[in-house]
Amino acid sequence: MILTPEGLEALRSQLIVSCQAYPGEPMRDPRTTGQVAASAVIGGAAAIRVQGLADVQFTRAAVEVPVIGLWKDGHEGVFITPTLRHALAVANAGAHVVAVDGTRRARPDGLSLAATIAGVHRDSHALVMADCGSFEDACSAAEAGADLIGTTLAGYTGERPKTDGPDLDLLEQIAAAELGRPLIAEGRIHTPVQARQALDAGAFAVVVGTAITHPASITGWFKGAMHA
Ligand SMILES: CC(=O)N[C@H](C=O)[C@@H](O)[C@H](O)[C@H](O)COP(=O)(O)O
Repeated sequence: MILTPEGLEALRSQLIVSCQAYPGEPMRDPRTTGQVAASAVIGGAAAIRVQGLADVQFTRAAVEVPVIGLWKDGHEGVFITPTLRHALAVANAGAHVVAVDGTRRARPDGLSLAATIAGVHRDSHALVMADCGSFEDACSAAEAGADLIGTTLAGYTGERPKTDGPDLDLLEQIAAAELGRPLIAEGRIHTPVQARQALDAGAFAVVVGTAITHPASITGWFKGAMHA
């Protein structure tokens, strides 16, 4: 299945579940990622977002829904699918959509975001999601040819405060600009009510990660509330 920009319409108002385990964690195993992804699809996830080439491959085999893939390299600066090489590797692993750093920061390979997106479109069938950290990022990512605009990096690049929940103000601002690309709300959506609020703020679809697929964090939330 090749996902086209028109095909994205199937994701309108839907829930996308991000399944990620971090280096050194017990669940850091592509088979586990695939199983968690398949469980999320049973619950109604319309697409899955996963990190790492093996996780993309295992998840493609485990679910029928579109897979958004990324490759995190490092954890500072531009680290979400930072170069065209990373992006094409994610596409070749089978991702329908490649999520890349969509900020205005310099990229390690010296390519612009526009050149990176053009390279993915030229050499693969994948669409590109730009993970943005601000309104300005979103505008320039749309200009650069991104197929989807995400608020993934809001609160992580210094341009926006790290809100407790989703950055609803940013979502409203980007939605009002009518950039003509699906706007994906992502980042710190921890409750069903917040997911609904993200849609109401103008999001086309909503990504939830930690609150569904990261038991260590969720356990910590309960424990913290009990001992506050
Ligand atoms: C900033 C960054 O590195 N975000 C990553 C992007 O893929 C993931 O660590 C997040 O879990 C994902 O964005 C979903 O967000 P949340 O887990 O808050 O629902």
